[in-house]
Amino acid sequence: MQYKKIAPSLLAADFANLQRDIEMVNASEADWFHIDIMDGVFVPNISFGMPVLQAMARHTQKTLDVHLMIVDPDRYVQTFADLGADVLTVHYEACTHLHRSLQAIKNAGMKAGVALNPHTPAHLLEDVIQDIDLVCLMSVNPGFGGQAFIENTYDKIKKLKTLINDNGAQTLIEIDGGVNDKNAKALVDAGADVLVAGSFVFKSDNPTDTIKNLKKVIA
Ligand SMILES: O=C(CO)[C@@H](O)[C@H](O)COP(=O)(O)O
Repeated sequence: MQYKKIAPSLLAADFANLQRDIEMVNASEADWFHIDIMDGVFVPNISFGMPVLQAMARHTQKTLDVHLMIVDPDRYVQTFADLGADVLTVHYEACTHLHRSLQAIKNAGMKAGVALNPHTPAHLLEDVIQDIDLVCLMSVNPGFGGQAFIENTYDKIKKLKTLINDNGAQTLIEIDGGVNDKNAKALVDAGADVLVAGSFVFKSDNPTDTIKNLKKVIA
């Protein structure tokens, strides 16, 4: 069985205490760092950009899982490779030539991810699933942390898992949005491999323990 991962989302960190929060994640049982880059166009919010990623990448050895919520992401593939991204995820809805984008990400030495908005069906990835290392299923509408989990995500995970298995692919399934200790186990039971958790981790009284508990719940 594949090892299940927790990826705290930097979006929910305290930006006035960013180093503290990064070091908390470094010392925790978290597996990956999830980094949301928003451009105010693809989503109605602007998060942070290259200088912040450059600074934080120097302070962690965790896998950097970078989620681009931006239009025309091809423009920045090499930039994010140079900044140290390990996984680079682009949105299906933001790509004109998805196969070309995936090739560019891999040629730049990163794992290639594709994110699907809640309204985008998983079957649209059928012809490229072999080329995708990770599919990020948005379980909220992208752009903001702290939103309620969309319940039909379980059904979507199962459909995506079937698509992956039917094509003999090794693609990981990541769930992003509204993840907490109540839905984490059901998500991995449905087939999820990586759970992104923002508010539930960083807004808790003890984020280190919250990560530890999430890991225990999905073990
Ligand atoms: O991509 C996004 C939001 O667009 C996420 O990564 C959020 O950061 C998850 O936050 P929570 O729903 O866990 O607060």
